[in-house]
Amino acid sequence: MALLVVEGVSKSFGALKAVDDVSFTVEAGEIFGLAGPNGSGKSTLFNILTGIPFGPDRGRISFDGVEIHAMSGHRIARLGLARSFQRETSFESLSVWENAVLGAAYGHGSGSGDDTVAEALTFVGLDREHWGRPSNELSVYDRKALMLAAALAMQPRMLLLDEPAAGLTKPEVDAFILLVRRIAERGITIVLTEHILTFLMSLSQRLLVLNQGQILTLGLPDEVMRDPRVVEAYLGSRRHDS
Ligand SMILES: Nc1ncnc2c1ncn2[C@@H]1O[C@H](COP(=O)(O)OP(=O)(O)OP(=O)(O)O)[C@@H](O)[C@H]1O
Repeated sequence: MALLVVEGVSKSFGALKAVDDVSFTVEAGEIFGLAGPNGSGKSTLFNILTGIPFGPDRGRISFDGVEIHAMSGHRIARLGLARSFQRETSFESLSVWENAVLGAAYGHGSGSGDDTVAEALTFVGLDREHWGRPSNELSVYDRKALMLAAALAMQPRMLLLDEPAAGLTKPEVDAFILLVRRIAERGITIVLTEHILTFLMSLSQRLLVLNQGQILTLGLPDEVMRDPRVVEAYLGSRRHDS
């Protein structure tokens, strides 16, 4: 059953169509990858899906049968759709524990119980000795793990991960792949975007490729990455960048 249904969503910034008439569905329990060269609209699509900081100009989105395209970000979060950000977003002067509590409160208003927060932190590998430390003392990997814990403490049904592995070393990327798989094994549906293609390919069950705001292709990761149009879109964007 489709947990997320996206129909004809668009978002423009002035004359630029950052996301242009995009439609797809994500099944419950799936790990769904979102690829595309720089500036293809991946982050804008994430923003639209979660209402943070904006929804679509046009189009419809439903999550578990509820229309969410005109909802505020916190109402969407409370329905069970959580997101992470490209930067390791945390409140730096707050402790690890306080950051996770805030995440939980965003998802549930009154806040989750301490047990939920403790379980989420332990699950991502931040054990008790980390809990009192300011988050800005953590390593890059641990700050990313904290962002995941804060999202998990919301007890989401779907988690959107925006370039979660950026800035990690190769062994850390491998550890993060295992962590994301363990999250999926909890029954949480995952949508992720990432420039590190090995990360995206090893996790995604289906892969959607955006180019200039539009869907270029959607299918099994191996097939998608062999598609000459996908190769051209990536190479073309590199030529454009250089
Ligand atoms: N707030 C904004 N105001 C104006 N233009 C924006 C804004 N956000 C994104 N854009 C533009 O929209 C287009 C899509 O950007 P977006 O960040 O969604 O792409 P992306 O695929 O996530 O890129 P990257 O992989 O580099 O993160 C780009 O041309 C970008 O410059």
